[in-house]
Amino acid sequence: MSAQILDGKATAAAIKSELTVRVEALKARGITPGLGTLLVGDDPGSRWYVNGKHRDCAQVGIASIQKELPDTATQEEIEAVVRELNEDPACTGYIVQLPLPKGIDTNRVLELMDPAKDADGLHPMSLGRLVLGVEGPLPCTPYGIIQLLRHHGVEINGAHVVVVGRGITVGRSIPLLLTRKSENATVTQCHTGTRDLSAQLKQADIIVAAAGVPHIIKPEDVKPGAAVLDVGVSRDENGKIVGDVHPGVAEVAGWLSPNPGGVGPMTRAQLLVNVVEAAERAAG
Ligand SMILES: Nc1nc2c(c(=O)[nH]1)N[C@@H](CN(C=O)c1ccc(C(=O)N[C@@H](CCC(=O)O)C(=O)O)cc1)CN2
Repeated sequence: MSAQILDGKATAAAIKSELTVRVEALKARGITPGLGTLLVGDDPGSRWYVNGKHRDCAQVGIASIQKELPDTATQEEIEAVVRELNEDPACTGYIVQLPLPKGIDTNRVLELMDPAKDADGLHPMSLGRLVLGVEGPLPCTPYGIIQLLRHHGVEINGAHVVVVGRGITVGRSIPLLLTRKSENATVTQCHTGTRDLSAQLKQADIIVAAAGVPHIIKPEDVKPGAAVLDVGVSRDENGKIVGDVHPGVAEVAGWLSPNPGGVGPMTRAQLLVNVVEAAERAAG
């Protein structure tokens, strides 16, 4: 294996250790940041992610508020819990774990959230702020990826980044972050309608693979030395994670994020950053 590892676990640990100091400073002012989560249904993956978020909170001193509804919950029942979290002074930031069950209007739920408590950076107001270049919470996985690249010294400025996927949590928003002046990358966004994905990938200095299609990124499509971020999470018949990146890419890439252990821990670390920043903003 020639690629160097983009170590999400170690980078997230460093971010969490810095956050502990900021949480202590808030507590010294009488403010305890609190993360709320709303989990609807009993998808084991979603439950694992939500539990992980609360374990992280305990590590850095953030309080936890856990709300759950069965997968039979109606739109109105979900919206009622969102209103509760909006009103709860102990909850300084919260997330609605996605995906929501079929038949639920996700956009309506997200729009109902108090934008000042949006810990995911997925509220329309937060995404609008990102488009306008106004400060606000940043989407967790996209910003986690940027932090991971920065931490390892991978040059983003001037890089050609090919993003594969256009989902709400990653693909749709990461080009907005990467093309800011502070990152200064050139981005090509690919998706299921892209005619020749292989030709696009071959041009990339950095590949963000967020298609959710196992091994869609093949070694022969990667420019030698490129940085490859494996965001996709599919499961094999034994429940083991299968990423979007073929294992053979490790022989060609210059940098590779493991999966698990790469982008996932960074998503969780960025969520904590957003909760602490929301508490800091609320405290003035
Ligand atoms: N409201 C949101 N919902 C979802 C988001 C999101 O950012 N906000 N993203 C994904 C799931 N996700 C966060 O919720 C998430 C995914 C993966 C990980 C993680 O730490 N993964 C571990 C491996 C976990 C395993 O073994 O299954 C890793 O990569 O090392 C954390 C959070 C969809 N929903």
